Amino acid sequence: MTEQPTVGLIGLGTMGSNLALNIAENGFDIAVYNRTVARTHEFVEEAGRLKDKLTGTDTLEQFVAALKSPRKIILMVPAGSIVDDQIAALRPLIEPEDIIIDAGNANFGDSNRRAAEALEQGFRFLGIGVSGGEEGARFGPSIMGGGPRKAWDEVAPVLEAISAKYEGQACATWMGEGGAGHFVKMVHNGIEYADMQMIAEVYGILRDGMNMSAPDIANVFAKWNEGPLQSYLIEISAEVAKVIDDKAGVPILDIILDRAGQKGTGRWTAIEAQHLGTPVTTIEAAVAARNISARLDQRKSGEEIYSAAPSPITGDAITIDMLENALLAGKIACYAQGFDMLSAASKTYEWGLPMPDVAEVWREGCIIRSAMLNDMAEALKKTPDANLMFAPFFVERLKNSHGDLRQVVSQGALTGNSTPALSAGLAYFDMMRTGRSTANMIQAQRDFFGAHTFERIGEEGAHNGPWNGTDK
Ligand SMILES: NC(=O)C1=CN([C@@H]2O[C@H](COP(=O)(O)OP(=O)(O)OC[C@H]3O[C@@H](n4cnc5c(N)ncnc54)[C@H](OP(=O)(O)O)[C@@H]3O)[C@@H](O)[C@H]2O)C=CC1
Ligand SMILES: O=C(CO)[C@H](O)[C@H](O)COP(=O)(O)O
Repeated sequence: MTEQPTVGLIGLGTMGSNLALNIAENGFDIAVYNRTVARTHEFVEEAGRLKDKLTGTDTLEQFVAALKSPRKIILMVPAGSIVDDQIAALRPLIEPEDIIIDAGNANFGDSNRRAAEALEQGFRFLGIGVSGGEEGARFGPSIMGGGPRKAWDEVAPVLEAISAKYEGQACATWMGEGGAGHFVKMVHNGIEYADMQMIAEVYGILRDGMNMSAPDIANVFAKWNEGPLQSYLIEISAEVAKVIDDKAGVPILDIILDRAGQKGTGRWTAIEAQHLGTPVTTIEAAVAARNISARLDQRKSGEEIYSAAPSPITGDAITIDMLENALLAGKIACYAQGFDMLSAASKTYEWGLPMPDVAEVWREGCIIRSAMLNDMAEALKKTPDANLMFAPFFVERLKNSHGDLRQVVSQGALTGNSTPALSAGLAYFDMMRTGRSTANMIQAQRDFFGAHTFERIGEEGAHNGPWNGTDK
């Protein structure tokens, strides 16, 4: 029997429709509303056995009236001004105890602002990051919550029920006040960009450097997915590499245009990392690689002038096992950067982010889920704010793999098979184990042209050099 629901969802697109079905599947009655009314009717009609749990509504007024207070209203619409417009339209209709939950990929700054506005205007607001794509939304996403703890606790029974489970533990966690949940989701996506880029780089070496066909590459990825690289992204890379296009009769990868799209969360991560002063060089390289991929005409002109960059890698300069190890080392560097950024943001924004919980919430449901995340959670439980590259488990892994990363990056450079994210990971690893860096030269230059001062080794205070004949 249908009860008057307290949960409602606006935006029956890819994510919203699947999330609504997931909520209904878990026993919650739910009211739904969509801008295009025909979509609402179609959605409810097609819900089959879950139809009785759904209340389709044609107007926002009907939608709000269909819900019992305290209402839990989930927005699953594109990020940005659309979310503000939707909140503005709901505001006159809702009551102070009601909770508006933005579950899209919002910028965390917007979520901070909306949380503050909600307080001023007398309603409650949560910003939650949801990851897992279409399938995750339907069968169990990873959920990263942000906003008032009490509001989260009221919504948690629904979110925990619909979330992915890792060994029975719900992948739905409150990360902190304001935009904390969306910040964690943003870094998740930044890592997603770097993880995908590093896999694409290895794919490039297999394809162009080692002349392997897509189905053979699929077999390599499938095998790796049984080892320490086990992850959703490696799994789907194997899946896509083995598919043959019906129309062309060749591997579908070979007819997909090499121009990557992006909605912006990777770029936000890179920009925010710069604000925080945290190095996320693998993520920056991945964002730049997508931007370069978009310059198709320029790349073609470059190829005409200089000839194509990728050339075969001779002999056994690189083996499949080396590539596996290189990806492992690059991945550790990438995650070390991502968690370092979260740690810095936690301090700057005074969120108190639960670092091990972040790793735990990513173990299932989300796009970057992987076997390694459980090991990261264990390492972060011991030293939540330490660089993951220095945790004993990963020290062992890196000691056994960084040599292969170096070999792959150097052979890639020598043969024109570019590896920007893997190279960035290697440089980060090397710089983070260099006690005496070259920044002394930067300091001398800064002091020379701008009297910016420098520190002397073993001495307190700021000093100037005797540049231009004067000891300033
Ligand atoms: N797709 C994915 O894998 C993931 C997406 N997300 C995020 O989830 C959110 C939704 O994405 P997704 O489901 O893929 O998007 P879709 O494009 O599939 O759906 C968008 C939904 O928003 C509605 N909508 C669009 N514009 C407006 C508007 N101006 N006013 C009111 N409603 C509007 C659409 O209604 P209508 O039918 O009328 O067009 C539709 O219901 C985004 O923030 C996205 O970044 C998060 C994780 C994964
Ligand atoms: O949030 C997601 C998964 O966690 C989405 O898949 C993400 O929007 C994809 O980003 P982009 O379009 O920029 O590649």
